Amino acid sequence: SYVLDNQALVAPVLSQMQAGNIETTIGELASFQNRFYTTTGGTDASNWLKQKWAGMATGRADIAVTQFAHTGYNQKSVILTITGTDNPSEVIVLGGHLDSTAGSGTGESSRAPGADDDASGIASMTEVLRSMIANGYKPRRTIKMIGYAAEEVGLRGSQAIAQNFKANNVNVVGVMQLDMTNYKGSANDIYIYTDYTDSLQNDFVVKLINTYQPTLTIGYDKCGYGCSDHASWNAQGYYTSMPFETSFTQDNPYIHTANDTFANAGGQANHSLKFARLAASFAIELGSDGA
Ligand SMILES: N[C@H](Cc1ccc(I)cc1)C(=O)NO
Ligand SMILES: [Zn+2]
Ligand SMILES: [Zn+2]
Repeated sequence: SYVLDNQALVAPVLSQMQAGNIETTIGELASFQNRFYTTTGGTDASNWLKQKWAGMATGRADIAVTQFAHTGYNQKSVILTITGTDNPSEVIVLGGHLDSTAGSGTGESSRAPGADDDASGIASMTEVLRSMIANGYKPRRTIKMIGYAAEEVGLRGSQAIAQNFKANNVNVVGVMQLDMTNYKGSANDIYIYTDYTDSLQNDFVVKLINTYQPTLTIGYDKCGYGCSDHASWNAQGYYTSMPFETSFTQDNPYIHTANDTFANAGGQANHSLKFARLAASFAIELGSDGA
C-alpha cells in the first residue's frame, strides 16, 4: 500500500548509500566504446552487468540474475530478481536501460559513453542493490531490477519484457524508471513526469521524497511522447513512475553524442544519489508489504 510504514527498514539502507559507488559504476559502463544494441560493445556491456550483479549477489540464495534474449538483435536485457519471503507473487520493478547511442549511424567504433543516458540509471540501481545486500534486507514481495536492451531504438527491450510479463500474468504492483539521473540542469532536484505514468503512484513517489529526503525540491513535467521505458509498462496497464533529472526543456544537451560523459554532468554523482535513494525507498516501502 502507499502508507509509509517501513521506515525502520528504509532508513539504514538509505544512509549507507554513497555517490562514490555510483560514480564507479558509471565509469565502468562508460568505458565500453559504445553499448549500442547491435554492436559487440552492446553485447559485452550486457554480459558485464550480468556478471557484476551476480557477483554482488553471491551468498544470497533469494537473488538470481538472468538475461532476457531479444529477437532480431544480440544485446540481451539483464534481470535481477530478489524473490520475496512470504508474498513473492507481487512484484516491484526498478528499471533503466543498459544500451547507449551516438545517434543515427552508431556502429562498432562509434563513441557513445552514455554516462548520463543511461549509465547513471543503471549505477543508481546498482547502489540500491549494494546497500540492500549490505544491510541484509529481504523483501516480502519480489523486487526485480532490469537493465533494458535497445531503449534508444524504440523502447524495444522493455516493450518485449512488459508484453511478456503481461502475457504471463505477472502481478507487477509498481514500476519505477531511472533514465538520466546525474545531470542537474534545472532548479528543482527531482522532476515527476506525469504522462505515460500513474498519478496515484506519482503521489506516493512525492510522499517518499518528502518523507525520506525532505530537503529535496520537486518539479513536474511531461515528455509529450513515450520518452523512456516506463511507457512500455504503461502500455500494458502497469502502474509506472519516471522521476527525471531536469525539466523537459533543460535536459542534458550532451546525450546521444560522444560527449555524454561523467565530467559533462559535473564530475560527481550527487544528483544520481537522490534518485538512487528514491528508488530504494520505493522498492523497500512497497517490497515490505505482505499480501
Ligand atoms: N528520449 C530520451 C531522452 C529524454 C528523456 C526525457 C527527456 I525530459 C528528455 C530527453 C532518451 O533518449 N532516452 O534514452
Ligand atoms: Zn535514456
Ligand atoms: Zn537516450
